Formats: sequence, structure tokens, C-alpha cells
Amino acid sequence: SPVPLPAGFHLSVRDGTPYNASLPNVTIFATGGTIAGSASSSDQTTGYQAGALGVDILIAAVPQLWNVSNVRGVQVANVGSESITPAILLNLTQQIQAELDSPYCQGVVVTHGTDTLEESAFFLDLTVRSEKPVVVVGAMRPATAISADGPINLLEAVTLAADPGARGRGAMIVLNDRVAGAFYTTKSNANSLDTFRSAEQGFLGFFINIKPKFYFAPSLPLGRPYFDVTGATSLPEVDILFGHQALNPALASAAVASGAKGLVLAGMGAGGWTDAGSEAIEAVIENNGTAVVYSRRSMDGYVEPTGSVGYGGGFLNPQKARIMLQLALYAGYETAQMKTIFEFDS
Ligand SMILES: NC(=O)C[C@H](N)C(=O)O
Repeated sequence: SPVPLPAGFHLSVRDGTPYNASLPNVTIFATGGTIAGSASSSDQTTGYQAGALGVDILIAAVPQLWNVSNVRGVQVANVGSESITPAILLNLTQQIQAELDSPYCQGVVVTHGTDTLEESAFFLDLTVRSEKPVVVVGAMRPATAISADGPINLLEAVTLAADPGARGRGAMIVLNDRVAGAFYTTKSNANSLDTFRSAEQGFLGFFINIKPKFYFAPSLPLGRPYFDVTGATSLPEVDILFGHQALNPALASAAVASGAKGLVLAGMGAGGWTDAGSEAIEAVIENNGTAVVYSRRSMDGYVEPTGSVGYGGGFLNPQKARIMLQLALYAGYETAQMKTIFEFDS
């Protein structure tokens, strides 16, 4: 059923949604996830259907949104975040760019499953060119759960996107009363509400009474590249190989044979790979020109280039190095540019 219009609102000439001329306009792009999840009972917090509820239902559940902004919902997808594809990401970033280029929009929010939220947020950080806030938000409990965290997270995300102090900070992630920069933030716990961590680089701020409080003036990660994908329809395939004892060296050539143009190695320690594995990697680079980034399975740290082939993944974890490599291959980066973006050479 339609949301009743709060006092003082009238219908926007733009698209017929409630509109208050004294408030900023924020567009919510919904992609699914637990924040849109529905379970059969209020005590069920696993095994529910992610991406079950539409964006209008998410908005209707939080009438406080109308106190801080005029919100408009756009349904981009409605899936668990394990099913987000390059096609969805390209569609999402192209729609966001067009929206932020419009003078009517002051900021955008993306609702997303938390499992791969860091990948999409990082992708948007690298592909949206705007001073206006891009805020990615999820939830750890489905919308039907007792004490669901989605509604407050959504309200904080929209409040952040509407806040002029949020400009010029790149894509941000909101969960559990914290503001995190997309570049360095990762999911650290499968179940906890406090799952997102920003490691040594730290959070950007937190929320008090739903209002964002920043620790620092606006700044961006050093050397963060921008990739123009406004005309892209697909991205090159990049696969991740996970390092462990008794590694099967044949996996590298198998990945390349099935279409990978790039490989990210989630190596041991600071990016270590077995001798037989390294020989296999050198062979695929030599035979196929495959781009290889050495990253790490360790939670945090910096990975230097290993030997004469491939690139060191720098501070990027494997899933972020994969996104970066897809974009760099799409953009046709040469060796020197690859080294700059991955190894933070200046
Ligand atoms: N908390 C969540 O959103 C997890 C969910 N499986 C997803 O990523 O879509």
C-alpha cells in the first residue's frame, strides 16, 4: 500500500514521489541482500531468502527518511550479493553516474548484501566521478527479524548521503553506526552486526543520534585511480586462486584455459606461493600474456611484487585486487600503470 504523505509534502513534478523543496534529494538504488531479506519467523537469522523485498517496502518501513531527504527508490536487482555480476555493477555505476550528474540529486545510497558489499563499494569508488556522496549499506539481520538492523542502517545511510560534510570522500560503507571508506573496508565476521573493519586505515566516522560525526576532513586514498566505464558492456574475467599447503599448480592454467584474462593469487603470508605454483604462473604469463597480481590470504598487510613477473597487490585484499585488475584490463593499462595502481608507486 502507498506510504501516506507526511504534512508539508507534495508530489514531485519530476517523478511523482513525495517532495519537500527544503530537503536534499537522495536516490536509493536497491540490489537485494539481507537488508531486503525475508524469513518465516522473527527469530530466524540464517537460511532466509536474501533479496525478497522491493525497495518501496524498504523505504516504507522507515518513515523517518522523509525528515532528512526526498527519497526515490530504483530497483536495480534483488539478489543475494553472491549473485552480483559485472553486468549488474556496470548498470549500477552507469545509473549512479547519470543520477549524480543531475543537479536534482544530492547523493545516492545503494542497498546491498554484505557478503560481497566491499567489492561493489570498491567498484563504485573507482568508477563514479562525483563529489557527491555514494553510500553503500547492508544489514546482518533480515527485515523480518526481531531487532532488524536494516531500518536504522538505511536511515543512517540516507542521512549521510544528504549531509554536505559527506562530499568528496569517495564511496562509503555504513553498518552498525559506523562510516567506513570503501577502499579499505572488508567484511570480517560471517554473523556479527559489527562485521565491517577498516583495518589500519581506520573508519571515517560514526553516527550519534543518527547524524554522522567525521574524524577527519574529506580525503581520498592515496593514488586511487578512476576508470571510465560509462560505455562498458562487459569486463574481462579475472579469477582468484587461494594459496595453501600442497597447492595444485595446474589450477593456474585451468583458469586461463577457461577464459581468465587475469589472475589474483591469494598467497600465503605476504603473498607467498609454492615453487611449483610460481613456475606454473610464469608459464601462463609467458604463454598467454595473463596479468597476475600477488595478493594475500592474510587478513591485512602489504604485498610487494614477487620476483620478475606479475604485480604486487599492495594493500588490496584478493577480492578488491580482482575488481581493480578487471578495470585495469578493461582500460588497457600497460605495465607501468599497473605498477602504479597496485604497488602505490608514485
Ligand atoms: N548479510 C547479508 O546481506 C548476507 C547475504 N547473504 C548477502 O550478501 O546477500
